[in-house]
Amino acid sequence: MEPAPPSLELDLDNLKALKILGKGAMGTVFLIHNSTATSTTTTATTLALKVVDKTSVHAKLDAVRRARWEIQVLSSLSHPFLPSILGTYESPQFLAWALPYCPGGDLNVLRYHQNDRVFSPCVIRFYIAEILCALDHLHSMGIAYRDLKPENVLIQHSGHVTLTDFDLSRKLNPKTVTNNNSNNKTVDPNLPSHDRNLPESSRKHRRNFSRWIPLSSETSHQIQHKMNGLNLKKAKSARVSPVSRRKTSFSNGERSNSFVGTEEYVSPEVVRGDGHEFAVDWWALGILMYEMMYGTTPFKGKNRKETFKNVLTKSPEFVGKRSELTDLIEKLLAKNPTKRLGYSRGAVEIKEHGFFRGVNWEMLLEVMRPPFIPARDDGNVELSSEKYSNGGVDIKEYFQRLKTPQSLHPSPLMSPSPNRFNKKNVSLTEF
Ligand SMILES: Nc1ncnc2c1ncn2[C@@H]1O[C@H](COP(=O)(O)OP(=O)(O)OP(=O)(O)O)[C@@H](O)[C@H]1O
Repeated sequence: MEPAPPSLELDLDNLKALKILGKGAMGTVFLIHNSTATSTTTTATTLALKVVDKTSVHAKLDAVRRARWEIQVLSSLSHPFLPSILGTYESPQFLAWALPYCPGGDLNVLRYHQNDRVFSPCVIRFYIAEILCALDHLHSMGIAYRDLKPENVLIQHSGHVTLTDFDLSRKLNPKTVTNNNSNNKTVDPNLPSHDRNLPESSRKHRRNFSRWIPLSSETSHQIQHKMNGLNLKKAKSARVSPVSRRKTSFSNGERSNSFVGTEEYVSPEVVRGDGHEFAVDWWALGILMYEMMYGTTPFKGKNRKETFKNVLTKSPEFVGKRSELTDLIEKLLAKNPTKRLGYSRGAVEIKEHGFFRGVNWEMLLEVMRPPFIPARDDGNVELSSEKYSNGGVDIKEYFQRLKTPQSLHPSPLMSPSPNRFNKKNVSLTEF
């Protein structure tokens, strides 16, 4: 990956946060007002600034490594449905990077604004077509996203989507890139000799994903115990509980074992520890479509163990008339990744499905009109409000406060979710 140099000069001493956009396990995302002055003009832009405090307890676990990886991935992206990094900042205490601000919130928030909290098939087609293109682009770069869920799909000013949160993404070894033709498979000469004679699937298993959760032999208590010891990503919403396990041993500078994802979105092969490829993203796409259609994910159980059991054994239930939409979801939720739509030929195979009939893939941006457009003046309203007339709050002070006991109290920066959408575009229900 060739990182493109970010152009924006960031200096945390001179930046004021208008509010917190979100908090994750790794860092805090602030809304920033940035002005750049030339001799004749001053241009003001709103940015999302993700800041990781390298000295915090969380950061010490794994966050700095993840943050650097995220910056590396972001720096290599250039696609209308993926974010471009605008600038980075590093000091002994902080690592920060700026992205274009997405005023429309995420797909989960948007779904909660809908009547019945579900999207119509047309709206699903619009968003999934864009997400599919974004995933296609990532896969073409050899990157598996591995964290697709509504909370990570943000709505840009224009109403088009952008994916966020790349810290769980992973560069796949090209030979693990989907390739059905076993004759074409190459054997890595760097592999230990005992692995060279194994079938490809077993080698991947041994190298990357040793079995982690044998559901049949473990109690949920044992599983929970293991989870507690892992570097869990903190929940962003009630449902968001990504699981991340990376072995502490390294081989060739790479971590050699991983179990990642959000439990309701985790694919059977990841639960089994069988090794996984890009098809995990197609599985997650199927879960996302199901949730957009029914307002719930298909395999959610009473607890993590039951969810994983459902992922492995249960067929998704489709209420109502079957359609191209349900057919596509079913094909994406094939338990066997090699039978899953998208496994053999990637995104092309999915684009060819009847659900997308009539979609002009080359002209997606021009032809398809976004169903919901965030209110145009969202950022300006925030900027001009009295609360921020003193220029916002100091980010460094914010992190300092986090380290003191009163940080348990809600931050003054944490404002309730705004009504992000024009009334004419969205039917507003309380959420
Ligand atoms: N460009 C953006 N525009 C608007 N809001 C954003 C933007 N980027 C992130 N956010 C908000 O900040 C939240 C946290 O961002 P992000 O998921 O990147 O952080 P994280 O620390 O990696 O979280 P996680 O624990 O899931 O890894 C997002 O859910 C979203 O609400």
